[in-house]
Amino acid sequence: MAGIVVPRFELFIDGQWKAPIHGNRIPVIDPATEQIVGDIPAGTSEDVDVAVKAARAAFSRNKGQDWARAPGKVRAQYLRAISAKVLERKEELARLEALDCGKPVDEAAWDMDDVSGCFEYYADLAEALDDKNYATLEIPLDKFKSNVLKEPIGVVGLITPWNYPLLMAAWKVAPALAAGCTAILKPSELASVTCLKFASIMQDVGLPPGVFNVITGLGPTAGAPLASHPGVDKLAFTGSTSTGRMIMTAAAQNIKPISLELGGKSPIIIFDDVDVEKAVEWTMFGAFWTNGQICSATSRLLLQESIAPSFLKKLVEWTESIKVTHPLDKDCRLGPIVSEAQYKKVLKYISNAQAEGAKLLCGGKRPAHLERGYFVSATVLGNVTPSMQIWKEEVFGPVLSVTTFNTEEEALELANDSSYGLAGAVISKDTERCKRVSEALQVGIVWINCSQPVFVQAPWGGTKCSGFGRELGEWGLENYLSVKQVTRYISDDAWGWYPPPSKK
Ligand SMILES: NC(=O)C1=CN([C@@H]2O[C@H](COP(=O)(O)OP(=O)(O)OC[C@H]3O[C@@H](n4cnc5c(N)ncnc54)[C@H](O)[C@@H]3O)[C@@H](O)[C@H]2O)C=CC1
Ligand SMILES: N=C(N)NCCCC(=O)O
Ligand code: NA
Repeated sequence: MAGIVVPRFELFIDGQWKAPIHGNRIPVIDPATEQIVGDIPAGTSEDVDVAVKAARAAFSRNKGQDWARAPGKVRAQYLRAISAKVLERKEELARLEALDCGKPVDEAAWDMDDVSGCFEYYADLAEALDDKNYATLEIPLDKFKSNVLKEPIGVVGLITPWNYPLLMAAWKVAPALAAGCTAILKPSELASVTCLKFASIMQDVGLPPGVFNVITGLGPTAGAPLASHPGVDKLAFTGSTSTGRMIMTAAAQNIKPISLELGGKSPIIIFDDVDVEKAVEWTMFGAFWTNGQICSATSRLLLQESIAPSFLKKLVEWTESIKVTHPLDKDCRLGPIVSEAQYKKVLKYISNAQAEGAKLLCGGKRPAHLERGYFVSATVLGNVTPSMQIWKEEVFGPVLSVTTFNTEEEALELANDSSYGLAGAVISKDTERCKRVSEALQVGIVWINCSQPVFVQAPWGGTKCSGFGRELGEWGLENYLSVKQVTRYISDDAWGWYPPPSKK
């Protein structure tokens, strides 16, 4: 793509750029053109080991005074500087992100605002930590005093996906650094460029060496050694359920805490009292934003029977008008799938669905005006039944499956009949009904009269096979803090449990 060059980076370890010990690199592919546009270093277990040592040294350097035990106020200054630099480089970061993962550049620019906002938010929380620490507990014996100390958990391993490459990293890095942890980030091999670029921001703001490290590389050869490294005190992961299972298994060997944000197959329930135009647009946004590659995508549409025909007509008409182009083109609203493998997987899901009896209402293939690239037009599949693969499994592409219901009870039963439990949306003018539905959905995130907007203040995470633990908000910070009680005996009296030995 004219005007954008992917910079060449090495691994970022201990505040320096280091070539991977084995010297290998992984190509960066522009999914819109299928061309190689750069490469990233392929780290391995040896590099992970060096990074973990650097992070450990940074954690305890100068008895922790430089970072882990520094006042939250001090760490907040770095976080604010990072936030400002991200904004300053927003355009370049957004363009690199769009090129690398295929999301429309306007969406990538939005992500960069969110990245910046996330660092700003956790800067506030880092400052607030100073006052909250040593909170005194109410205890029933006045001979004792008990306080709660919150300490950084230690060295953390952060493994992230390709759909929001820098944002998913920010959701982990910002609270980890706010807490006083030191971190090793392993971004997805399918989109690592902005995370490497981000490391240069860490250098520019003068972050103490070793506090933040980036090891790029493949899952099995760079991610797995990080997940199983005994020198890592906590793991945070966003990605597929199957990889999440492997990470949990690795963490179990070392008894390390983890947070897992995994896949989803989230429902959007639309009742017959809605304003159809508005409901159709939220339905599209919930399924096609970020090319449909969102863990929380509301990719199962449950439509109340009475409005189904008119709703679907509008939905298909509008969906067919979505602008599909190179993600760096102006006003692009749907870009390519991230990689060839994912592209093939998405097409396979669509053909399987048709073979099982689903009806292709629109999309289903690369649009005619594009000769190459991993593009799949926004796809709507009607006549989907709960036993079909397309209703049960996460596609991770712009594919919406539709079914209908008659009663609220029926809608909830269909919505909750899933192995996943990340998010759900309900659209209706009846506020009481929306409240009932939000309470009945077995998920971690509910949207009422919208789908997908995320606020850094609100907890993010799921139930069932969508994982556990919550990112963002104050919950996001707690992930990286360890809680210690300090209980003091403050009485002058002897304890007096054992009678003193009798003096002969
Ligand atoms: N919940 C979410 O946000 C995401 C869900 N997915 C789902 O996963 C499917 C496959 O995408 P992938 O890129 O293969 O996701 P993945 O779950 O394999 O990749 C996520 C991260 O885990 C790393 N990883 C892979 N194997 C690992 C291992 N054994 N140990 C440690 N780290 C490992 C990867 O390198 C990457 O950094 C998608 O089609 C989608 O259904 C993918 C990305 C994000
Ligand atoms: N930025 C927004 N709105 N959503 C991010 C969703 C992240 C995910 O797929 O895990
Ligand atoms: Na890429």
